Amino acid sequence: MITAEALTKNYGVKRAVDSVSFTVQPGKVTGFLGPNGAGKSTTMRMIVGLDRPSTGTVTVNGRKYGEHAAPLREVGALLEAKSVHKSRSARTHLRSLAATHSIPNARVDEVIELTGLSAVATKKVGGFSLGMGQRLGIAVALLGDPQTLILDEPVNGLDPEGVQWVRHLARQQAAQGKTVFISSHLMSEMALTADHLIIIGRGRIIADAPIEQVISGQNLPTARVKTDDADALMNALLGENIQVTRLDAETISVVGLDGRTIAQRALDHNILLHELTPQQQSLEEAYMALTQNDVEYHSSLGQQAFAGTNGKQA
Ligand SMILES: Nc1ncnc2c1ncn2[C@@H]1O[C@H](COP(=O)(O)OP(=O)(O)OP(=O)(O)O)[C@@H](O)[C@H]1O
Repeated sequence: MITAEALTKNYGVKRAVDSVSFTVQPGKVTGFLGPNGAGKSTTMRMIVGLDRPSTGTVTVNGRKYGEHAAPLREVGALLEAKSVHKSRSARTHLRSLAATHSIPNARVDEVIELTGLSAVATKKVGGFSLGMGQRLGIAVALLGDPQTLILDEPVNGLDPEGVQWVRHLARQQAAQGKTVFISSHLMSEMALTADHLIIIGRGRIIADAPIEQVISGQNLPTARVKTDDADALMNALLGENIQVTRLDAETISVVGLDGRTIAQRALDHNILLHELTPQQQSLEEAYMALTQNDVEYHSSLGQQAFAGTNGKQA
């Protein structure tokens, strides 16, 4: 279990993490979501002692990371920008880490096999692709067969097979009773992987709940609409707390308006609808609604074109 209490990190005048308190429970996959710069990596780095909290505490199974006798066996972490000797092979890198924790070489071979690195185990790490580097990072995280796994953007750079593999790995580890904490920007993938979500925005917790509750908690009416004049319909539907997303040339998704209101607005603007289907809100839509006031880095294109929406354009 990971326990954060009033955890805060300041970088100069910038407060990256602002008094967050949460627990990450064993036996579940907990997704850690938030816009760019929200504080996810900083929080994860504090969990494994790579950053010192300005105030507050974070522990893993009741102890600070550095207080564990064999941290690799307790917590496995994939974090950005791991330092790796580029001239070493993947196997040598893993063996040297294993040696510091009295982990047998047989376990190194096991994680190489598990992470699909067998064919490149003797190749120099410096020549690895982004995806192979991610697999090696995950191999390092798994090396000590830790009770707690922390993965920062693990599917970054992975091919579809790799993405699916990370999902199965996370589910499998949680099923074994382990604590699994994963950050990601891939909502569709998170929806398939996580049991519980912690959402952070501008350093503060916005939501901490089971995934179904995060989705239904927004409880906003959602519909998919087809029309020959999607641009005109999008303009007709714009408004506060309404998200309009272009799905293809003639299809848009609307969150925040019921079917009758959408039909009435279309009628008022003389726009023909040829399909209007109520939808179950997706995690992505719930996430966009939750974080819309906490996004620090907007694209100017999205803002100008569809202020108040999540503005995906054809
Ligand atoms: N070493 C640092 N020095 C100064 N500011 C930092 C440092 N590390 C992070 N920050 C700032 O702290 C804030 C949180 O950054 P962090 O990397 O934790 O966000 P994140 O949620 O992981 O973002 P992303 O999704 O883009 O990876 C950002 O505003 C970032 O610019």
